[in-house]
Amino acid sequence: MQEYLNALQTVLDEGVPSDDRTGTGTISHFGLQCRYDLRQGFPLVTTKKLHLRSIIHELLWFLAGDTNITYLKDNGVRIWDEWADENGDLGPVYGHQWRHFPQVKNNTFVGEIDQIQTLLDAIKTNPSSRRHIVSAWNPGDVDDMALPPCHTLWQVRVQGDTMHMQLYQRSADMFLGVPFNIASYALLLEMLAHVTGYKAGNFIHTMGDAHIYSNHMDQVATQLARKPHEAPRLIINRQVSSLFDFKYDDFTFENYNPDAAIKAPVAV
Ligand SMILES: Nc1nc(=O)c2c([nH]1)NC[C@@H]1CN(c3ccc(C(=O)N[C@@H](CCC(=O)O)C(=O)O)cc3)CN21
Ligand SMILES: O=c1ccn([C@H]2C[C@H](O)[C@@H](COP(=O)(O)O)O2)c(=O)[nH]1
Repeated sequence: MQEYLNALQTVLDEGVPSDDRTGTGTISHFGLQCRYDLRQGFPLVTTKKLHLRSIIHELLWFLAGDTNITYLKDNGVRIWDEWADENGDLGPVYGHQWRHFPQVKNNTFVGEIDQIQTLLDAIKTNPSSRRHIVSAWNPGDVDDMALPPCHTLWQVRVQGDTMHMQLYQRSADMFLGVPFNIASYALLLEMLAHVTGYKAGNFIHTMGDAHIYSNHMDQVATQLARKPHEAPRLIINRQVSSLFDFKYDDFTFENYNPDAAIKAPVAV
């Protein structure tokens, strides 16, 4: 995961001090891209221990179209707690837009678009398409979301027997959020490739505002002083035919030997 550590270093070296919504303050570098080749191993940060449980359950929760944190809480995942209302709702965030994107024609609501099913169908019928896109950014709904989507839009590209993916992330918390985001999208690419019969290739992570919060500086220094370990391998334990049938226990990360976790406060 040298690629991720290099990106952290770039933000440190080239970032400029910036105000931000949370009042914490950041150094921010606008426009950054990393490329992870999943054929070389699974891109889990090894210079601190990641809470894989949160990453896997959050992705299954997005794919289920869920936007209430009850499922996450029931599974010991707390990363969305600060943003939920008293009923556990986050508004029409990722899960809603991925599975139930409102379709409007002639200014009238005509139904919902299941962007994930549409993507799966299109990969089958028209693999070489350059239009395999899923968008979580819905301008009409942004005001009703607890947090407007950070991982905003992603594209899948099939080339030969290999499937690649690129994510555009508008805002990237380099220390806390980004290791989760890389793992989550790499896992999504592996799952998509598995159910459609392709090999998983590159995950390209394009970031808009890539920032380090002012209260993460010591943690970043600790992390950059560590040497990355060998990349783990993802094992999918059974043949799954529908993307929506994956369960938490279907995934094993072999050879994941990270350094100790590094605690950091999340900016709300
Ligand atoms: N400032 C900020 N950064 C984020 O990364 C972020 C948000 N806000 N808001 C929405 C989601 C929630 N995400 C989060 C929230 C918390 C952690 C976090 O505290 N991670 C710790 C422990 C995680 C755990 O126990 O599951 C870590 O060490 O990685 C990570 C991602 C990503 N997002
Ligand atoms: O998946 C995620 C979700 C959130 N973030 C970070 C990026 C920012 O630090 C905050 C969001 O604040 P905005 O003011 O809405 O940009 O959350 C992330 O890195 N990854």
